[in-house]
Amino acid sequence: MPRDESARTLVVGAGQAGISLVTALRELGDTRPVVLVGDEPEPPYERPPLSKSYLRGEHDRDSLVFHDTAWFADRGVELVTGDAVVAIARRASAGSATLASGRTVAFDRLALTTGAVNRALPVEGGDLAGVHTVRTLADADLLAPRLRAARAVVVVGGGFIGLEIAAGARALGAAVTVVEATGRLLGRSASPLLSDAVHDAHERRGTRILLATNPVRVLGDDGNVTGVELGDGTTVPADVVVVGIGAVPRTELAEQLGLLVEPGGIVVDGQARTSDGLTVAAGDCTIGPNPFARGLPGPVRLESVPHATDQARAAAATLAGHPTAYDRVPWFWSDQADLRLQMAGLPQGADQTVVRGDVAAERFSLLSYRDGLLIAVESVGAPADYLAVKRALEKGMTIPADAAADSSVPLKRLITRARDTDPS
Ligand SMILES: NC(=O)c1ccc[n+]([C@@H]2O[C@H](COP(=O)([O-])OP(=O)(O)OC[C@H]3O[C@@H](n4cnc5c(N)ncnc54)[C@H](O)[C@@H]3O)[C@@H](O)[C@H]2O)c1
Repeated sequence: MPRDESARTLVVGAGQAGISLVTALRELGDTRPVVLVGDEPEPPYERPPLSKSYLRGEHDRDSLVFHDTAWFADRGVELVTGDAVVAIARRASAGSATLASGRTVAFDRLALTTGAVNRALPVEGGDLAGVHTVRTLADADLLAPRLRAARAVVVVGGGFIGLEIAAGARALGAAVTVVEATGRLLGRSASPLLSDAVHDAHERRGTRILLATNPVRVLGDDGNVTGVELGDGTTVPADVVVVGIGAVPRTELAEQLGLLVEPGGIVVDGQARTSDGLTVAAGDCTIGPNPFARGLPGPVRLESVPHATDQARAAAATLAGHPTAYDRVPWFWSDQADLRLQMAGLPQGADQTVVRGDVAAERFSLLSYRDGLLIAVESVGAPADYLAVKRALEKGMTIPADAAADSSVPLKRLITRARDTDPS
């Protein structure tokens, strides 16, 4: 290993993308020293349970942590926790970062895996005790005991965070109201048919859903939340308010480095390279090309664990000197109490949707097509359908729309070459 302190790889951000990138570097045989800096006090840990089972007390903290300290030491990785890179500059392979603690880290290779921060509710009372958001373990530790004791919960935002927490709070016995600003749930990521099905499923479990409205004020008494006031003047009582209104990519360091940044994130290419051609970036902080985003103009921002992991692998390969294209099929999952959503591909831009299975029975799949070709699946309680479509997309294959609705035939038997059905 080089002794030169500056011949180090600096990875800024110790979330899913950061730990995946470091792991991939070592799997690729890259042995150069790495410094991995995270601003949270914990070593890298799994975030998905935080809005699900962790809130119900089904995990202890330690079980979420990916690796113990020996794992890092054995791999020549210095893990710095509870500290943040606050200033950074690089000129070709000579770079230097200053941490909040005052320490300086010299580096020759740099990866930004800085993630995103949750948006705060921009209204009066948004900072009262009892108003929560969930992104970090510390956030979940604050919310979990309050949620278990809550009688009435208002969830602001009908996205993934909001619906996962709403389902959990409902299962714990609270009266739950979801307040969503737009006309449908999961509007950023799901097809309208899935939005409707998820809406009905939550209502069947006793959750109240208010669409096309948003809080104008959070009400409190003696510093504690008592409810929210909506745009139409009505109030919804609550002893806990959970805010899940989206996340903003952390791009400050990329901006300091003069890298190309758009409102959606740090702009990367298909090999996770930023605009300087040297620095790589991966995960929630990035926006980039995706071959499966057929119906979306321009680069896309994907916010999911599979994306962070796969893009981080591409970033590691680029750093290690043998770039490979990041061209994995996007996939997602969301557990909303006993409802399991699985999605592969991106349904935006679909011009046809095939419904397969029984929507009311919560066992169905929605297959999205564009110009006659399969582009995505959204499944509820139908894992075999989800897997079949994911495999088809991975292989560049399709499933004919006219045959897909017949749920007596397994989808995997219908996979065919795209050109066999291409209308052109
Ligand atoms: N299963 C998963 O993949 C999963 C689970 C949890 C969180 N996450 C990620 O965590 C991040 C945050 O999740 P999220 O659910 O907050 O984001 P999101 O963007 O998925 O959903 C936010 C929702 O809030 C609504 N909204 C915005 N402002 C509002 C307002 N003032 N009042 C009411 N509604 C408002 C939006 O219309 C949108 O429906 C995202 O990156 C998300 O992808 C992913």
